[in-house]
Amino acid sequence: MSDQVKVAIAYHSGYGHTEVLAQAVAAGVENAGAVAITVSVADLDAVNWEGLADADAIIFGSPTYMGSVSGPFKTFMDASSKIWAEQGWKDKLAAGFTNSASLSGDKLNTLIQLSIFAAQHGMNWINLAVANGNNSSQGNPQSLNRIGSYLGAMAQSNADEGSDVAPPQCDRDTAQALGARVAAAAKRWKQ
Ligand SMILES: Cc1cc2nc3c(=O)[nH]c(=O)nc-3n(C[C@H](O)[C@H](O)[C@H](O)COP(=O)(O)O)c2cc1C
Repeated sequence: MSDQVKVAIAYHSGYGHTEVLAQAVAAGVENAGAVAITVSVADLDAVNWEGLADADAIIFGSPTYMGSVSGPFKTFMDASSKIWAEQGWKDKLAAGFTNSASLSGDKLNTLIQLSIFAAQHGMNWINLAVANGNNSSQGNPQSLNRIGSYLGAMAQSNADEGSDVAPPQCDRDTAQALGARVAAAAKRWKQ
């Protein structure tokens, strides 16, 4: 087995906003000295299942659609039941991120879904652990973790803006922090 720590990012993005976050998570992983493998789950036939099997950690990312993970991401979750049956992802680390148009938009439900999904697979959930810099009169809406999420990384993309500008930089930086945290945890976990 290679000593190199590998972190996969399994994501769906209908219109590109969540994909930008997946790339930010990957940058965080790489900055922390691990190998990032981004895996789009939009087309089940094209999913890099070997890359997921080989990873020390998998970070799941989905836009929030109708208050939950997107349809294609749920299709991926259901397809992973074959792996679940053999507990193929057991003892890997897991984490999650989501993005939606509203500040809340019921994104917490998506992260809860992702964490339960990871638990069903016997994975160990890593939280965000970035202090909320936007919860007082001294706060800053451009701060890291401006939405104040602890379970995973949340981002907000204005519905009338493309992925070139939305989500804003602070949300991309928050996603990057999640990638770095998971990579660091995976290094410790692998020892
Ligand atoms: C079918 C559908 C359902 C949506 N439901 C929600 C929702 O429940 N809450 C919310 O805040 N935004 C919702 N949105 C907005 C998306 O979450 C938002 O546009 C997001 O940036 C899309 O990410 P993507 O470009 O990666 O697909 C919805 C969008 C679509 C297309």
